[in-house]
Parts: sequence; C-alpha cells; structure tokens
Amino acid sequence: MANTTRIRMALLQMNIEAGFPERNFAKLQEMMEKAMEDKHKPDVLMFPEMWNTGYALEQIEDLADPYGKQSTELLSSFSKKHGVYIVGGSIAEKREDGVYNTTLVFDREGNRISDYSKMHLFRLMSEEKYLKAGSHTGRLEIEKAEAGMMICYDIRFPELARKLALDGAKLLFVPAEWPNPRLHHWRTLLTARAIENQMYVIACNRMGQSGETSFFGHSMIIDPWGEIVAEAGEEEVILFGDIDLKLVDDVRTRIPVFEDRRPQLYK
Ligand SMILES: NC(=O)CCC(=O)C(=O)O
Repeated sequence: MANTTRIRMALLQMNIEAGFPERNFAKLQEMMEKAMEDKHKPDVLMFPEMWNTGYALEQIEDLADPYGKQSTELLSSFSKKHGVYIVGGSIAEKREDGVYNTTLVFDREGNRISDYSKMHLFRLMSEEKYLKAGSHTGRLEIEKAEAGMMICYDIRFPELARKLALDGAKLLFVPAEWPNPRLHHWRTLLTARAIENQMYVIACNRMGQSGETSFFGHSMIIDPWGEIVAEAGEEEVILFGDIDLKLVDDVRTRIPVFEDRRPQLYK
C-alpha cells in the first residue's frame, strides 16, 4: 500500500445457492479471482453471510463445513497467493456441539488471524432451531487498523457495536443475508452504527432468490460521517471502495462523542 491510512475493499455481492456448497465454492473462487484482476488491486476481500450453504437449515448438519476446514484451505491459500486480507463473510461451520455461523479472517500471508460466530440468532429465519450462538465478540487488525465484526441481525444491537468501538474498532465488518422487504432497515441501521460510533461500516449482503425469499444486495461502505462511499444495486457484482483511516480520527476529534459519554448515568 502506498499510503498506509488508505485501504481498498472489494465486497463480493454474490448469489448463493442454498444447499449446494460445491457450487458456492466455485462461484466464490471465480469472483475472488476477478476481484484480484482489477487494476487497482484490493487490500481486503469480503463476502456475504453463510456463503457456503445458504439458509439450507434443515440439512445444515450434513452440509456445514467441519471446523471450517474446506473454507480455511481455500481462503488461506488464496490470501497467501495474492497477498490479500480476507474477511471471509461467514460459513456454516460444524463443531462437536452443533453448527455455528462463523466468520474466518486471514491476513496477507494466509494466517487465520481471527474468527467470530454470530451471537444473536435471527428467529424470523429459524436460526435458533438449527444454529448455536457464538459467545465472544469478533475483533481483528487490518494493517494497523483495529476492526470489529458483526453478522447480519447483530446490527440491530447497538450495544455490541458500541462495545467494539470502545475496545478500539475503527472499522466494522458486516456480512449478511438480509432479505426483502427490509431494505430501509438495512440502510438505516448500518448508517446509524457508522454515525453513532464514528467508524467505517463495510457491509456485504447477498443477492438473488432462495425459495420464497429474495435478497436485495445493496452492499455498502459507509464512512464515519455517515456518507456512503460505495453502494451496490441488486445485481451480482464486486463492489470496490477505498477507506481512509484518517477520517475516523478527524470525525472523532470534531465531535468528541467518546469523551462526552456519561456511562455512569446510563445504568
Ligand atoms: N440473516 C439475518 O440475520 C437476517 C437479519 C434480518 O433480515 C433482519 O431484519 O434483522
């Protein structure tokens, strides 16, 4: 990177075929290769939620990736080969006690540097019947920038975003499978998390149809002032956008929300 405060993101807004992991692996690989062919090579690749299986929840025990092994092999070798960070959307990950909705993160050398399992399960899509909830927050470092992770429904919990910000996050990554008809909620909640925490929000949604459910895409990068840096439409696309970490410090200096908090009065 020429200028160390700037980071270029590539968000792979893909269709996901529920119940067909091999097809989704192939699609993801194809889009990752395409992203790296761009003349302004990205520093970070990011994907949607549950990109390996989609919401094939009734078959999830059979479809989920045991301990994320297959996903790790692909993402680790790709990040090492191309020298790119990967915030791996999320996968259905099978562990001994059940299936988790887990983000895996890799650095430019292919090392797995972080993981996060979705802690708030979304009942409207029956997650609580088939998935286990994670029990720790998700943090990582991209170049020298502290970042946090939330998965889809998690963005309805501002206290989690605030905790990540208080712990030092300047960026927030949000992989999602957020369906119609809640585009207004998606855009409003992401923008609110960016403004209130004065952080970049980088959110990658899927597009396409799965049974009766349609997904609107609209992956977004929002700056700490609440302005939209980049936003996709409803099509399958790679959304590129640059972030500048200096802006986080500028906004936090201009309106010193974190200094003005009075947590002793919020109990
Ligand atoms: N996959 C999800 O967590 C969907 C969350 C959602 O649609 C919402 O409205 O919240």
